[in-house]
Amino acid sequence: MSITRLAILGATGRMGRAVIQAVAATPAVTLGAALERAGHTEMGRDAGTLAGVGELGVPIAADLRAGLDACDVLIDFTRPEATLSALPLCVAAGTGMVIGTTGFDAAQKAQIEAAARRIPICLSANFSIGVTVCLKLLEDAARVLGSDFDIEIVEAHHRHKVDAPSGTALAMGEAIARGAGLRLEEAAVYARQGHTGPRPAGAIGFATVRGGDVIGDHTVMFLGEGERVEITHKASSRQNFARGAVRAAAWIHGRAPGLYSMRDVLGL
Ligand SMILES: NC(=O)C1=CN([C@@H]2O[C@H](COP(=O)(O)OP(=O)(O)OC[C@H]3O[C@@H](n4cnc5c(N)ncnc54)[C@H](OP(=O)(O)O)[C@@H]3O)[C@@H](O)[C@H]2O)C=CC1
Ligand SMILES: O=C(O)C1=N[C@H](C(=O)O)C[C@H](O)C1
Repeated sequence: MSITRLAILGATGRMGRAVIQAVAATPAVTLGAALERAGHTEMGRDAGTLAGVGELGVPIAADLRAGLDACDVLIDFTRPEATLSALPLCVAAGTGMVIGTTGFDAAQKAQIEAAARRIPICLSANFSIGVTVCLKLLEDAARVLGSDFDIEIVEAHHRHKVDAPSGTALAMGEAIARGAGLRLEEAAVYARQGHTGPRPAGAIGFATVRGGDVIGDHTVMFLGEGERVEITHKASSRQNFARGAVRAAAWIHGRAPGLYSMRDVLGL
């Protein structure tokens, strides 16, 4: 069994720490580097100690180029600007990426797609197995129910989350649009206020809740005449996302350049 050496960008964040814990619990991978931006308050501290899994001998560092030399795959859970500045360095080093960051706009996604022509990149707004299965279920449900049922997506997250709707809600919207034969750009309704008029046919509505320590809840409602189907996923631990990201990293190690998703990793 070959060992995959991982670097984590955003190592001290909520997901960075969860990924370090998942790495420590996974025999097939090892931590090569733990990265943060220069001047970070935790610079130099041991990444394992910081994540509560005991000393790993990997200090929090700022030199991404040196970090890439010490790893096979970079796992990124940061913000879009940080992901985009890591892209050219990963391309230059020929290092694959697992991107969990959300909140990219269309131009930023195009930059990721361009980099994926040179290196393997696994991009997923949600690395949990449960959500990945839900995406498949939603696409299938929308194919059958899409024209007769109104579709609404409701998501809730903790008070620290900075992007809305969540990347997962948008991925669910994309899966539903694909299944229903719609274009999300045309069907999405992101806000309602005042005299909205009746609901347009074929709309996909989004609603966002922010507060407390909610890790990530998503419900899709298919609302018909006299019946309603709801598909819900609730995360109760960030380990689901972290284990999935580590699994994706081991999966893309040595793979051909391309843009992959967690659905590819799970063969869905
Ligand atoms: N795909 C998935 O399964 C999941 C995706 N996410 C996504 O992952 C991302 C991170 O979430 P979370 O861990 O909760 O966020 P945190 O805010 O806890 O962590 C973000 C980390 O990224 C660093 N960072 C932020 N901006 C920059 C920058 N410009 N350059 C370098 N480093 C930067 C932060 O450092 P600093 O402290 O200096 O700001 C911090 O260490 C979000 O986009 C979130 O939506 C979250 C959970 C699951
Ligand atoms: O910011 C978070 O916390 C999460 N973000 C991801 C998203 O935007 O979908 C995934 C998960 O729901 C947690």
